[in-house]
Parts: sequence; structure tokens; C-alpha cells
Amino acid sequence: MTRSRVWHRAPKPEAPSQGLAARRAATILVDGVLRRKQPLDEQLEAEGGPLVALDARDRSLARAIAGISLRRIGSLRAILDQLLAKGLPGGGSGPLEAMLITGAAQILFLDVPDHAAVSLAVDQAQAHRATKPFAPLVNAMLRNVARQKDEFVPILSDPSRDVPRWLQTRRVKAYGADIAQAVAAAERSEAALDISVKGDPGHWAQVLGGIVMPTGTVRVADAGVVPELPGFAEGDWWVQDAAAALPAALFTDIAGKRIADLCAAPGGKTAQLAAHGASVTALDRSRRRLQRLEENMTRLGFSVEAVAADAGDWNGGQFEGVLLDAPCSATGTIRRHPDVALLKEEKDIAALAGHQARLLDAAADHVAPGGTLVYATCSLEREEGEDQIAAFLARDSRFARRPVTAQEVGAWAEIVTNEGDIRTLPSHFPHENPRLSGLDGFFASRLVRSS
Ligand SMILES: C[S@@+](CC[C@H](N)C(=O)[O-])C[C@H]1O[C@@H](n2cnc3c(N)ncnc32)[C@H](O)[C@@H]1O
Repeated sequence: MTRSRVWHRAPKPEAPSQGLAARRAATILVDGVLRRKQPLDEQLEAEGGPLVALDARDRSLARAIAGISLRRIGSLRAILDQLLAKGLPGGGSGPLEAMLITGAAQILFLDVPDHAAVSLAVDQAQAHRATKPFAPLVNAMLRNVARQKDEFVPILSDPSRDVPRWLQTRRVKAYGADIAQAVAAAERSEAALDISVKGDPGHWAQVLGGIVMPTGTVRVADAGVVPELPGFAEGDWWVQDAAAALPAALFTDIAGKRIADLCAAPGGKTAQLAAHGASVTALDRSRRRLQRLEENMTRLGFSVEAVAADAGDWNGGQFEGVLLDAPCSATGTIRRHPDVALLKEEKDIAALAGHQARLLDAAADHVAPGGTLVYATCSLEREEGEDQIAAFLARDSRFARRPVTAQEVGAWAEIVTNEGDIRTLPSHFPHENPRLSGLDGFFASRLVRSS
């Protein structure tokens, strides 16, 4: 039987007695998302977080295990369900489910010997009071996963299994069944490192071993540790998904103009505006995130005005350009943040859309007559994109769309809608190397104020 498995690169495995710390950390991360509903990035950035005591190699292994476990959680749960006729004992006491999920993920998707994955999961179960009684079950289950790999091919080959049902249903409704399935398939691959560069993209593609995308983003597969790459410390480039680089690029001739970036941190789009010579006021409600923006601007050598304020009630006056990269469900970024699929709920969409509408109205008042307003979200939900702009244009007659043309985005017609907005999908930019494929799902619209 042909295997449909894709091996994800993990650091070379060690002897089974080693590597327990990395497995334990991965289990804590996955358990944090599943039971405590804590975002992965928040756990990774937290003081004293699970990776703190690990060396670089174990950190990278723990991240790889947690990442693939969350990315393929629907398939992994289906396989465990098939093996566990009566469900998880005790409804899954403590981190039992996370131990099984991370163990099975190593067996099915990572280049880790089966016996190491099984025995390290059993060691973890034995070391934890809540799971100790179930150590024999962990052993039996994971041995069965290893033994029956080929029987799971039908489960593993349906990408929609890894998308929560409510989200898949919405996608089918918004984009049709084929595109929804292509998006789910694209989300199975880990995203590449995308960077925006100050200088010549061709030069940096050569230095970093990457490719140049139609819009000038440099894309690198398997880049390694970002701060150690050439040009990072020197401030020659910054990390930014190719789709995330599109909204700020919709402002034209901004050298010397005043632009307000209203939801700015950590500053990817602020950096683009500054790189094009704009005088940028970067606003964010979160002081912690604004501090990161300031650190990023210092590294890049850009001088911007950073303001900690709520964009909904800020009295900052008028600008020639306003960018509103609004807080959103982030359902376009699941390739990069697989935990989003597990942490968001359908009811969040309407609440976020209401918040975005209020921010959009506030942003509109900061645009001087003749000025440009760019609205963007990294969501695939129409309520946060196309519908939001349709409703705004219907209620604010001062604004009209200035349609984006394919020429403005590297002749990439696929990402421009009939109305002249940008709509990218994770299934865009297919490449023979899956690690170089895909885009974050973004929406962006460019509006101009007449009076
Ligand atoms: C999508 S992120 C921005 C990403 C950023 N534009 C970039 O390119 O790096 C949204 C940001 O909006 C901020 N935010 C959320 N609600 C806000 C509000 N009412 N006023 C100002 N900032 C807000 C969040 O703190 C978060 O940093």
C-alpha cells in the first residue's frame, strides 16, 4: 500500500532514554491549548514557560511535536477514537489526551523511531499522578498506532478532518467545496519563513537560499533560528508573511506623508510604511506589544511615533493615510498558528465583526479629505472582510473604493477580487516544494475619502 504520510523534519532523535524533557514540554504545550485554551505563542513567550529549561535542540523538537500535534489534531483524535472503543478513561484525566496525541503525532508524522515515541510517552504517563494508572493504556495504544499505521491512511488523507466542523462548513459556504478542501490541504504544511527586505530581494534570496515571490517577499524553507540568520541583527529585513505585506503596499507615493497605523504592533506594516519614507504614527492598545514594535523599529533603524491608545477613542487628528489592520479571528493564519483552529469559536466571528465596524468608523474620521484608508484582516471570514467593507461603504458616503489592479501586486491577478480588493487564500501560491507553498489568508480594501 502506498503511504500518504509526509515526514516533517524534526531534529535527529536521540537514544530513547533521552529527549524526555522535549516530549514533556510538547505535552504541556498541547495540553495548554486543549484544556486551558491558552494560545501557543502566549505559552512560548510566558516567563518560566515550558521551553525555558531546554537546550536549542530540545526546544526545536518540542515545538515540532506540539506544532504537528495541533495541526493534525482532527486526524489524531479520529485515530485514537478508533482505537479506544469506550473513549478516554475518566473523560481524559489530566494531560492524558495530550500525551497520546503527541505520542501518536511522532509515530505518524515525525522522523522519530516508534519505540522512542512509545516509551517516552509511557515515561511521561508514569511520572504524572493523574495519568500514572493509565501508563499501560498509553503503552498499548501507541504500540497499536505504530503497528496499524497503514490502516489509518483513509483518515489521514482527508484534510478537512483537521478543520473544526463549524469552520469547514463556513468555508464551503463562502468559497465552495473545492476551495475549502484546498485550503484545508494547504494548512497541513508548515509555513515557510517569509521576509520583507529593505534592499534587493534577489540579493537576500541568494544569501538565505530562498525564492523571490511576485510581490517581492523573500521566502525561505527550513530557515533555522531567525535571529542567527545573516542580515537580521543588522536590521536588513523583518519577518512578514507574503500576504501580510500586501495591505501596506496599497498606499502609493507616501514618502514624506503622515500615515497612522492604528493597530500596529508588532510593526510589520509600520516597517513597510517607514521603509517607503512615510512619517508613521504607530498606535496599539497593548503596551507589551507596542514595546515589541519599538524594539523592532530600533533593530531596523526606523524612527516612528509609537502611541499606546485605543484606536476606538483616540484623538490623534487627521492623516493623509490610515491603515487599520484590525484585530480579527485570524482564521487565515492557521498554517502558522494551528492553535487558532482550536481556540476560536463560531460566536467569536460576529463579536469581532462588530468590534471591527466600530474601529473602521473611528479610523475613517482620522482620514483627511483626499486621503486613503486601507482596511485589512488576516481572516477568511467574509464578515471580517468583504461584508465589512460593503456595510461601511453603504453607511459612509464620504468614502469610495480605489480598486487594486493586478499590476500593483506583481501581476498576480488571482489575489485581486472583481471589486478590486485583495483576497488571499492559504491555497494560493502552490509550489512543488510544499514548504514553499501557500499564503496567509488576508483581506484588504483600499478606500479614498472625497470630502
Ligand atoms: C492583527 S494585529 C496587528 C499586526 C500589525 N499590524 C503588524 O503588521 O505587525 C492587531 C493589533 O491590534 C491591536 N488592537 C486590538 N484592539 C485595538 C484597539 N481597540 N486599539 C488599538 N489597537 C488594538 C492588538 O493589540 C494587536 O497588536
